[in-house]
Amino acid sequence: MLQNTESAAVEVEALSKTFGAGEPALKGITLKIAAGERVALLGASGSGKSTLIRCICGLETAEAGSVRVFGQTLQAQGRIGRNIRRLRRSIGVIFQQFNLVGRLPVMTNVLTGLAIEMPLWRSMSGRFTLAQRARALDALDAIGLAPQAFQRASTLSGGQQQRAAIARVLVQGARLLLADEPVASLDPESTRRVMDQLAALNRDAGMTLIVSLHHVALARRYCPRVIALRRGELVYDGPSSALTPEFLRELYGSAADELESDELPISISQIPQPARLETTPLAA
Ligand SMILES: Nc1ncnc2c1ncn2[C@@H]1O[C@H](COP(=O)(O)OP(=O)(O)OP(=O)(O)O)[C@@H](O)[C@H]1O
Repeated sequence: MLQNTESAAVEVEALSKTFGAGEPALKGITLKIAAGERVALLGASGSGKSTLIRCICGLETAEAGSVRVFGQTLQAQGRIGRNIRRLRRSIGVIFQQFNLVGRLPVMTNVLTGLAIEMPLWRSMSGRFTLAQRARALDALDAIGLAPQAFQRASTLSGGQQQRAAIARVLVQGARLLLADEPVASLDPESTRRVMDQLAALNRDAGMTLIVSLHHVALARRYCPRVIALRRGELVYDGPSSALTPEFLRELYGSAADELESDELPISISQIPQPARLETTPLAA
């Protein structure tokens, strides 16, 4: 468990968020995640996982509480911190819906991971250096997509698109990766590959990983620690191994079925080790 602020990748303190006049989406969430941890964010639909992730990367402001990333204030009491631009460079985000530009080549999509550290005009005009292109190609190679580098992103399968999104985070050189239901719309084989590659980013490149999932089976298999939400409240923070079906039922009642349904026939031993991934940020 975390001992001091220096080793914290993420510190969330009493974070509350309400959209309009509805029920609060987050109710006083407090948590700490150490650098290098691999954490699953678990919860039924509408429990607040996406809202928490969006608050941690600054896409959403909460009306109360604070978020610190690598010791710096990202937001506090509804205000985004002054260092947000610099902080965002260190945060990679992957969404369920890939967020690639379909008409652009895969390579160009991956290169946009560098846009955050370049002048807008240069990234918009596609003026990437040879070194940057080589780095993007390396990232695509590491995740097995080099042959598709010059295809339009829209021609890739869902799993391939998600892996291209992972390559983009690699090129960005992020230190914290937030993945918001990255496998929710993928078939079991693609789910395995994407989860393996996320795990490799954590294991080999030392990226802190927070991944929101619907399936407790995936959380157990890939993440030593689980943070579980229910209707905006943090109801569990501890080892994933402790999430037995009985305990889940205690936490979630009948909603446990949504999380427990184990329709992902995952056998890690059948899967080749993912390529070693590295994240050296590029000089622009
Ligand atoms: N932009 C928004 N405007 C209004 N309400 C929102 C908005 N985003 C989220 N909510 C509400 O906040 C609550 C939490 O939603 P959130 O998307 O964070 O949950 P989730 O656990 O990620 O759900 P899912 O697994 O279905 O994606 C829900 O009641 C949702 O309707």
